[in-house]
Amino acid sequence: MHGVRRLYEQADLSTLVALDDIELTIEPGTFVSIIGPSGCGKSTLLRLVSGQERPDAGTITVCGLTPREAAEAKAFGFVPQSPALLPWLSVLGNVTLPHKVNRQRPRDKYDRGRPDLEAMLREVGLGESLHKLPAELSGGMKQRTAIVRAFGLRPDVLLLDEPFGALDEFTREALQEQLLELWEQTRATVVFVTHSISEAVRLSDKVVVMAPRPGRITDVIDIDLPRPRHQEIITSPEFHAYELTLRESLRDAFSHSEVVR
Ligand SMILES: Nc1ncnc2c1ncn2[C@@H]1O[C@H](COP(=O)(O)OP(=O)(O)OP(=O)(O)O)[C@@H](O)[C@H]1O
Repeated sequence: MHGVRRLYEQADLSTLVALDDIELTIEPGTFVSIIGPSGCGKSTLLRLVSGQERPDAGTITVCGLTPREAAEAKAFGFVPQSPALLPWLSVLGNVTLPHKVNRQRPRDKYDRGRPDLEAMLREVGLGESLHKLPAELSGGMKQRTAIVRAFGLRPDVLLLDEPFGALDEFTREALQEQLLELWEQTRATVVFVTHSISEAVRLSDKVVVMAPRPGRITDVIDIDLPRPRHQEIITSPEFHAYELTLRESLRDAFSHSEVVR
């Protein structure tokens, strides 16, 4: 992303600078988290990257394509905060549906062999629940289903907008572990929005810190911890040091935010 700016007109006809002068390069196959106060433009950034919205200035390139071209080429997977599962389909039905739809597209990359979706569901602990309907699942189980559905499509870029925000701490930690295992198998490029400092440190190669009004990047922190990162890592001194660094950076992001209209 180069010099990216996004403006929104507000109800009182003033202009809100949702994103200003965003410079960001994400290396293919890396895991990047975005963290910052509410309203700093995290979701807006995801919408621009995925081509759902266009920037008012600047350029965005995804795997050498414009975001719209990348979306056309089905480069993206998306996991929202609350998983949008079809209520009349089972866990397995929800995960396999996109593949059935994509069978209509002969030149589609998904025709080059389908991943073993049942095995992926078993891997994240849904082996007993393959035929359950979404209404019969806990929040964590729904989110596991949504994550397998997204990874199963083998996206080049997986965008996750605070997917674990509504979950309790222990479920969250279990899902972080499963997300990392799936990611290490597929090595998609991941952009992960979170409000959690420890989650950002545990998961990421790089954490992008943002501040609001105007929405902007205030810091980029490389997390140089060994992988695989199992649960025990969160008690290590190195992990705590990164948490402290990120906390300080976020404190700055909050204190420097200003109202610009
Ligand atoms: N369609 C829109 N029209 C007008 N304003 C918008 C629109 N979408 C977002 N905004 C504003 O742009 C700013 C950035 O919003 P965005 O949702 O990207 O922030 P965020 O960092 O994802 O917030 P949160 O952490 O609360 O989800 C906010 O002030 C929001 O009110």
